[in-house]
Order: sequence, then structure tokens, then C-alpha cells
Amino acid sequence: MVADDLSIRYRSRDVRSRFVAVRGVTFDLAEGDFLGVVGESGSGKSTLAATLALRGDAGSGDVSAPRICGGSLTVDGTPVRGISAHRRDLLRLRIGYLAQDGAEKLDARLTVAENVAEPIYSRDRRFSSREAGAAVATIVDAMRLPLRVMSRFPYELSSGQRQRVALARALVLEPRLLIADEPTRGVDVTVRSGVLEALLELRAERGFSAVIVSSDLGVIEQCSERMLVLHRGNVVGLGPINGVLSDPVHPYLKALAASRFDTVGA
Ligand SMILES: Nc1ncnc2c1ncn2[C@@H]1O[C@H](COP(=O)(O)OP(=O)(O)OP(=O)(O)O)[C@@H](O)[C@H]1O
Repeated sequence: MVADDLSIRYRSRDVRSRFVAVRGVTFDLAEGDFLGVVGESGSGKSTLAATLALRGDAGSGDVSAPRICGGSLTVDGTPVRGISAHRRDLLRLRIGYLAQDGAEKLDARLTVAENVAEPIYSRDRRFSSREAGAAVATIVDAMRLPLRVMSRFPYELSSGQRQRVALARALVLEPRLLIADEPTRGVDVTVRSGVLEALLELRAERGFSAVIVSSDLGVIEQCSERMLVLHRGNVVGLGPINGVLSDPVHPYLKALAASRFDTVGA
């Protein structure tokens, strides 16, 4: 994936909220690379994540969806700006996407196993149920969830468990690229590290690349080598985490560097 001077805006009917939410993002992500995206609330992280996952507006007419308004985005060698909805849908199959509200979007009428299996059957209705069951159990287990949750309904789980179910759903098709917006949102601190370790183990096994969004620097440090820091829609830092925080000039980077020191000292 390559983003080159990528800018994203919303085109709400309300003129006051038609604005460029993310400006001039440039990075590349090689196979197996994990890139963390950090920033305070409203800095544009989810807007960027949805766009990278090709969930933005590509002629869908959805006015609430973010839209690329400058620069370019290339996924698997395909420039995505202006591609047809059909080609975009095919590309999407290679991307696992955990939206920020992924846990809330689980289907309350389906069990956990059915929710996780749903992308498999959306792709191929006649897929073998035995193979689908094995793929679901493997990924649910990898997300450090007890297998007994498979027969439960989402509302019977804790919010952190639901987030892990949503993450399992994003990974069940073994995507080449994962875009995970707050993968540890609501996840108990005692399990958080386990979930991030599980992602790293899966990377070692499957070799996928990922963009991991979090407002928590500790989460990013644990699962990625590089980070991109957003502040009010602008990139204020990009590179190896230690490098970005070693000599911060921007006030937000200074605050991030200080928070890291506090955490280490605590
Ligand atoms: N559908 C939308 N229409 C118009 N503006 C939007 C829309 N969604 C988000 N925004 C605005 O875009 C900006 C970036 O929002 P975004 O959700 O990407 O930030 P964020 O960094 O993910 O924040 P948080 O950590 O709180 O989720 C904010 O000013 C937000 O109000």
C-alpha cells in the first residue's frame, strides 16, 4: 500500500461540515510491515483508516463517507482513486477492516461463530461448513477468546470480548492487509497485550501487513515499529517510533514523548 500526499474530505450536505479532515499523508507499507497511527480525538485517524480500507465514498453517493480529494492511494499495485465500485469491492476482499465501532456492528441475531463466519459465506455461499468452522475456531482462539463464546450472542459478551470477535471477523479471510481501528478498545488491560501478541504471531505465520490505529501510544509501541502521528488532520511525525519521539519539535509530539516517559516511570 502506498499513500502519496493523500487528502480526504467529507462532503456533507451541511456546508459547515464539508471540510478536509486529513491532509497530505504520505507513507508506504511493505509486505509484513505494521504501521501505527496515533493522534488525539478528532485528529483524523478513523477517517484515514476507513479510506485505507476502501470504505470511503467511491461514487456510492453516501454523503457521510470520507472521499479522497487529493493525492493518491495504491493498494496491491492498483490506484484506487476513481476505480469502479466493482473493482473496489474485489480489492476490499484482500483487506481486513476493523472499524472503530466494529464491536457494535456485530449482528445481534447471529451467534459469535456465525458473525465471524459471515465474511466467508458472503464471498462464497457454498463454502464447506467444516472448513469454515475450523477457520472460525482457529481465529477465535488466536484472539484469546474461550471457544465456548462461539455459541453465544454478541450481547452476552463484554465489550472487550466483542471487539476481539470483530477483530477475528476482520481476519477470518486471511487478508493480505489489515486495517484495525482501535483493536484493543474496551479490552481489559490484562488481555490487551495478549491480543496484540496474537496479531504479531499471526503476522509471523501469515505475513500480512497492517495499519493499527490507536489513541494509546503504548498499544502502538507494542505492535509496530513505525508510526504516523496525526494532529488536526496533518501529519506531524512519521518514522521509527524512537526516532519520531527522540527530538520532538511539534507540541503534540512533545506531549506524546512526555506521556511515554510517564508510563515507563510509573
Ligand atoms: N461523516 C462525517 N462528516 C463530516 N465530518 C466528519 C465525519 N466523520 C468525522 N468527521 C470529522 O472529521 C474529523 C476527524 O474525525 P475522525 O473520526 O477521523 O477522528 P479520530 O482521530 O478518529 O477521532 P477519535 O479518536 O475520537 O475517533 C473530526 O473533526 C470529525 O468531526
